[in-house]
Amino acid sequence: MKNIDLSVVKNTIRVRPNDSYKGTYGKVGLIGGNTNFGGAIIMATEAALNSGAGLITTLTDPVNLTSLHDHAPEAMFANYNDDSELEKLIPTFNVIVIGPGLGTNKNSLKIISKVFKLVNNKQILVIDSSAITMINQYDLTLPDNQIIFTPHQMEWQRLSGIKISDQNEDNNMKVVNKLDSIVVLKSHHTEIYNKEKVFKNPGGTPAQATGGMGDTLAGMIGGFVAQFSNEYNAVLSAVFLHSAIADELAKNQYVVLPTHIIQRIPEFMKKYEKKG
Ligand SMILES: NC(=O)C1=CN([C@@H]2O[C@H](COP(=O)(O)OP(=O)(O)OC[C@H]3O[C@@H](n4cnc5c(N)ncnc54)[C@H](OP(=O)(O)O)[C@@H]3O)[C@@H](O)[C@H]2O)[C@@H](O)CC1
Ligand SMILES: Nc1ncnc2c1ncn2[C@@H]1O[C@H](COP(=O)(O)OP(=O)(O)O)[C@@H](O)[C@H]1O
Ligand SMILES: [Mg+2]
Repeated sequence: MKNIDLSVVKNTIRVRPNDSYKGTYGKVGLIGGNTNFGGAIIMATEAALNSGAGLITTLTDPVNLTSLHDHAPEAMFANYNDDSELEKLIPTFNVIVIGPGLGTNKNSLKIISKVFKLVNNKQILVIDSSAITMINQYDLTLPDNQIIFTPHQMEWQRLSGIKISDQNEDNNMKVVNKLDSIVVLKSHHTEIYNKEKVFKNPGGTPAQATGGMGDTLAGMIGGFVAQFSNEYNAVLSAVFLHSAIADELAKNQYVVLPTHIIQRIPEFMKKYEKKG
């Protein structure tokens, strides 16, 4: 398995054309954050914003509104319990990130089922955390979209049926082929699969082992695929930068929090943008 090549990252993050505006950089909807896990969708939102997505709407429980706007006034808000809001907004997004902090109860099921009904096949779906768990738990039918799954090892066990101890390249690839999707299998050295290939992330540090780290990655992936045209390379670049920032911070910090990473995304994107 090859490591992510830095040249892919440098060729993916392009210099922004002068003649552009917010619409050029994608409309992203992020769905999650129940009454217990508001932080997850707020971190995902901030990560997508700092990755450069042009317009962001966060669909979450209303209890999170004040905190969301305190952290990310750039993001718009919608109540994910309001069906008419979902019907109006879901078709307007280029990219939908669903799962961070969504939970797995009956209300979470109602929301994910509604979203899966409303999406159209031009939209890219990033499916993370609780949303992955619910696909297995409630035997949900996946919509016919370009899907990027971002499971940790237990979520991958739930989705793929492969026990953590049996998760190797051959076994994983068989399921990726059936899913016909991109799978970001998160671990110390995260692996990124599609039907044709798999790359390993060379970076990453145990200083990153804090709740919310994956929620942040899901938001970054949403922001990157909204802007950069080759989805697989955009995912590789987001995964690479997420841990490159952590590795840099870990030189001087015992722990690296998701919010620390989020603040450094624009600076690192500038460092790796395509020159010339
Ligand atoms: N601030 C917030 O709002 C936050 C909100 N969050 C939200 O919480 C929701 C639930 O997500 P979740 O990941 O915490 O729970 P779940 O899916 O049950 O997985 C945990 C189980 O799997 C096992 N396990 C085995 N291997 C593992 C591995 N490599 N990585 C991880 N786990 C591994 C593990 O074993 P254990 O550690 O107990 O031995 C345990 O039994 C989701 O919506 C998420 O977005 C969180 O992001 C935190 C911050
Ligand atoms: N020891 C480690 N080395 C490198 N990366 C790690 C380590 N522990 C956790 N991470 C990273 O942190 C993230 C954890 O994701 P996840 O379990 O979904 O977190 P959460 O759901 O709490 O946001 C992944 O990106 C993973 O690669
Ligand atoms: Mg997670």
